Amino acid sequence: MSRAFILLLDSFGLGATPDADKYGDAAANTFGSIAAWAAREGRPMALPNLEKLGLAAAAHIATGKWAEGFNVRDGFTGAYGVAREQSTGKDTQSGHWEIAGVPVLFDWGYFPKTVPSFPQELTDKLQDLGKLPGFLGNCHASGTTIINELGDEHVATGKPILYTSADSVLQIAAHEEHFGLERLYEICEIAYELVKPYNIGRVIARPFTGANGDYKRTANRHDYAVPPPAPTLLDHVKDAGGEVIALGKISDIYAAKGVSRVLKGPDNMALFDQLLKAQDEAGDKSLTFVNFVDFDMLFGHRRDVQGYSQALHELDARLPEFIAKLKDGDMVVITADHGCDPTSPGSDHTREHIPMIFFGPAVVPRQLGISETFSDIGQTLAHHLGVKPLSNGTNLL
Ligand SMILES: O=P(O)(O)O[C@H]1O[C@H](CO)[C@@H](O)[C@H]1O
Ligand SMILES: [Mn+2]
Ligand SMILES: [Mn+2]
Repeated sequence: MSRAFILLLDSFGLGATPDADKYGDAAANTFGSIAAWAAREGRPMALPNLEKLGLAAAAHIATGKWAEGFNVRDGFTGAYGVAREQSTGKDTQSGHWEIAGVPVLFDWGYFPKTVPSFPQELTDKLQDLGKLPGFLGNCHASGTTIINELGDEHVATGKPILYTSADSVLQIAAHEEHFGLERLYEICEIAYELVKPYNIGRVIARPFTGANGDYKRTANRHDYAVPPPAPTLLDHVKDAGGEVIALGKISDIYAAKGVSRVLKGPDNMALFDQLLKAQDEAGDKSLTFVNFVDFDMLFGHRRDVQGYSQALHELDARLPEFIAKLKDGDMVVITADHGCDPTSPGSDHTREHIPMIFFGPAVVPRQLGISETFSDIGQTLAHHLGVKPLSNGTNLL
């Protein structure tokens, strides 16, 4: 029996790649910056389980430096390395698809950092088809900031808040009760069709609630993502008769392609519980794929260093539960999709190496070095599962 598990820590980069300067990210290092911050605070990080698997050693491959507070130099139990991205984007879809064997070799469309950010032809059509009184925002923004800036006006006028980021996204925020959740979803479905000529990766519904300048997003976010342009590891596993268990936002990211079953959870720890459940249920040739989104959504984009650090400690503390239940023939990889250094300026992702830490009963510990594509991860798992090889990437084990 062979099974594969991908534990993806959304935005957990291990240091800038050689091309990071093109993205304004030459100094970015999500892991290293958090570790340095913690050491300065007098409370060095301690991630003993990740460290033993080879996390800090992988980061050392990427940067030539040891993250502060990490002192283990040998005796690692994982096969560890880092990977650089072949896709030009530093967004979630590019990262995930490339891991699964499909790098994004075309250019996504992006909306410019101007106000208005969206082409008038697009907003005119959306206003018409959605029977809307107009829009607020129409700019680059942090989602949690803009709802508090424009929430009162949105409630008073019924105009949805349109915004974007350095990613290929059009996001629409609206009040769940005043505007209505179903209406927001309908507007997003219309927008999903309208952005097609602009090559945009995702339209995201961002419902929120609250009153009088104090607004909070709800869990009813919904992503309308374009599907990957070619079959991914998920399709290869499913086509070979294996179950693909998608946890958290994985199914949305692959537009449900190649997904057999979806398990959701409101936060990282609930997703960890779901991972343990999937671990009990997954059968031969299965792929269990979890995205721990809090790192990115709650801490990376919000530039919350302490929150990011704490979330890493929480995940590390739970890893032994998962490791204790591994069976012969299980292969696990801990990885990420891009960086989001909480000490970088702005609120966007950062172009970084991602961790590639394989472990499990069948994995012989060793140093893997630097991969030139994230697809080496998917190809290694495809090989392990005995499913059709991916068209991109090299088997590492
Ligand atoms: O600031 P918020 O709304 O969280 O937006 C973030 O979430 C989007 C999708 O993950 C990214 O493109 C980034 O802009
Ligand atoms: Mn991401
Ligand atoms: Mn993000």
